[in-house]
Amino acid sequence: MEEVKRIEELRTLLEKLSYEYYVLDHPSVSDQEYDRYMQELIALEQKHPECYDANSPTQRVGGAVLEGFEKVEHRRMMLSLGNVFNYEELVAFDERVRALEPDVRYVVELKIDGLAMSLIYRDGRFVQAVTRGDGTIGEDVTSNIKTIPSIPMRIDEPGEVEVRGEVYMPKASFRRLNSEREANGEELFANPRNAAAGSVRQLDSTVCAKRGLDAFWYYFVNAQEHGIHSHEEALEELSRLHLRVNPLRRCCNNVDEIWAFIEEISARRHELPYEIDGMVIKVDDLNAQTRLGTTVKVPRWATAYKFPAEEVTTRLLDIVLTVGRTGRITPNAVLEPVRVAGTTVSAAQLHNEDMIREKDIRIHDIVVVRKAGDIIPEVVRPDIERRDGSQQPYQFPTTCPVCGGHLLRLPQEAAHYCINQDCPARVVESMIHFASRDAMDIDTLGDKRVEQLHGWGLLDSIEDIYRLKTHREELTAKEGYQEKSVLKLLAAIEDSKQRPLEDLLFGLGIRQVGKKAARVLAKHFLHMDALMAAEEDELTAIRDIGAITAKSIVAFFAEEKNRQLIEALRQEGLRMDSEAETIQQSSFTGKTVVLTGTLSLYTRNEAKAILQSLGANVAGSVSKKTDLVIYGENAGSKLTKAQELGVETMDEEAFAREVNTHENQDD
Ligand SMILES: NC(=O)c1ccc[n+]([C@@H]2O[C@H](COP(=O)([O-])OP(=O)(O)OC[C@H]3O[C@@H](n4cnc5c(N)ncnc54)[C@H](O)[C@@H]3O)[C@@H](O)[C@H]2O)c1
Ligand SMILES: [Zn+2]
Repeated sequence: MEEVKRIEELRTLLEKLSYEYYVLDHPSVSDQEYDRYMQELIALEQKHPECYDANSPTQRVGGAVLEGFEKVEHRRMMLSLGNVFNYEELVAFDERVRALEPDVRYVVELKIDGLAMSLIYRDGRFVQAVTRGDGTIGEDVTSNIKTIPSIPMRIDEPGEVEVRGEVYMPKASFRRLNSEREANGEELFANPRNAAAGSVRQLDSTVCAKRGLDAFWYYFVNAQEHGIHSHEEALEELSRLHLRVNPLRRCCNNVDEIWAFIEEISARRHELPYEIDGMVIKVDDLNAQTRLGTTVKVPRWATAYKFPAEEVTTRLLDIVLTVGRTGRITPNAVLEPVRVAGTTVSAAQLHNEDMIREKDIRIHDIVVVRKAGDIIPEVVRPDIERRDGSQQPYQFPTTCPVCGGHLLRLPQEAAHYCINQDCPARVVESMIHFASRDAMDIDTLGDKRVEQLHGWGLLDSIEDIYRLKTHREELTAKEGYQEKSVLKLLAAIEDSKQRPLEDLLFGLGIRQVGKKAARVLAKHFLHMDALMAAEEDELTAIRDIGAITAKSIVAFFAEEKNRQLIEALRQEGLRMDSEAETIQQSSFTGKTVVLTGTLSLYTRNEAKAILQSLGANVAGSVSKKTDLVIYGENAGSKLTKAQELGVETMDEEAFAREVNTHENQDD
């Protein structure tokens, strides 16, 4: 039967989409599209009760428990919410409630688009924060949640208090985060919800702390134990306890009052500093809530009204390509300006060639536009009916719009790249990145300046920045450059020479090496030379450095041009070591060492750490580049190979003696 097959299909599809959304924080379809599939499945399952399955997405609270966090069982399940999508469905919800509770009163709240969180306080002290997870078991994210400044660590209420609410990323934080990620060549978050979820799941809470998260609390779980009888009263109590409660809410006695409030908020939602994806309607009386009860997945005493996606149409005037620092090409739609979700939009990202082809987007099409996560404009689809014959299928250009060089699309990658290392667009972008705040922080060398100086032929590469001082007179003669500002610029450039290795590494714009990886690498290797000598296996052995990053680093330093750049910077007097504790000079400094056999005095990791602190690089395999092999019991082929290659060897005892002499020097 067709419908039974469709049920299976939808279950598989929704499973996949949930995984992308909850686990990867990287949805591939919009929430509305997801909701449509879910509604379709619900309807089909109702028609075919014989297909009931307790594991169907309709029967389970979406979400997953991730590795890396302590698992915590919720004492009371954290449920999802049922949905209504229009006035009629809202009326039906109200009728179901009224059948049991004729005199019902509701509290209507904003549905914040973040992730649900449970907080536990015991005798006035904050003790734990747990995600919803699969509703039964969540993840303990206490240390991350503590970084949200508005959450009180102490409250004025004895006993146990469990509150639930939504942790979210304000629109402003989201914009800032994505523009930073763009500058770092990192993948962007699709919307604030996914960005918030991704932040809360960072294993390193200093990352979460920088993400600018906030929270609203909307549910006092054990309110009745604290002598509270209604939801509104509970919210007032949470406010009194200094928990942040959204003041935008309303008590309503019937559907028309609810609808009026929904319309009011719909009209203003784009002015709010945070994203909402709907409204939540809750029965106020807590006893009535208990009487109404829950299904396996959602409470019967509440529902969510979901806003429809705002879609508008406009004309696609052109598709233009921009070239990033890594040479990555981004196609952008030039649109006839149109108002959507609160702002005027005249451009939208088109991501890549596949996306344009799959949607068959053509220049001159009338296209449907909306904002992804209500922030980032995107082209949804062309309106094929409205084609007038002037539209041709879009051919992705084969040459770079800036340098005319060949564009390359790597197998398995959706993006095109301009592979011309000297492409002016790439050169300019990489200098801008190098000078930017998170990198070398040359504050008077912003993007406009770099472009201007490049235009005058004074900046053609990163090392040219440090040669600007030889053009001082020429600069002073230029319009808009007074003696004073030139001096200031040159002083800032000189200053930047003292930036530590981590900033320099980030500034070099090695693919995959963002701010964090740069810090990890600098801390591990302490010196540029040690990093440059590192092999792939040594890099992947470092926590937080994956295989792709390792490959990219090795490839970067293998390139002659990049080695020359480092050399030139060294000649100019740039600092090449890390801010971290400097390496102790020793007989191991600068040597590539391999450990083999069973060590008895140290564990492998201890020996490795000691060697690194003494300035050695520890590698996994023996080659001509190996300087020393340290061996323990039962050493095998690595030792033999070292002897064959004439590499120096040392047994563990000798190593320990050598280490001791260095330790004694310390005293
Ligand atoms: N795009 C995708 O691929 C994809 C995949 C899976 C899920 N989703 C989206 O995720 C949602 C399903 O997730 P869900 O199970 O969290 O359900 P939901 O978002 O529809 O509703 C439940 C959640 O609303 C939140 N909420 C916000 N404000 C609230 C308030 N004032 N009171 C009570 N709760 C409030 C809570 O976190 C609660 O868990 C759907 O909107 C769906 O579109 C999208
Ligand atoms: Zn180019």
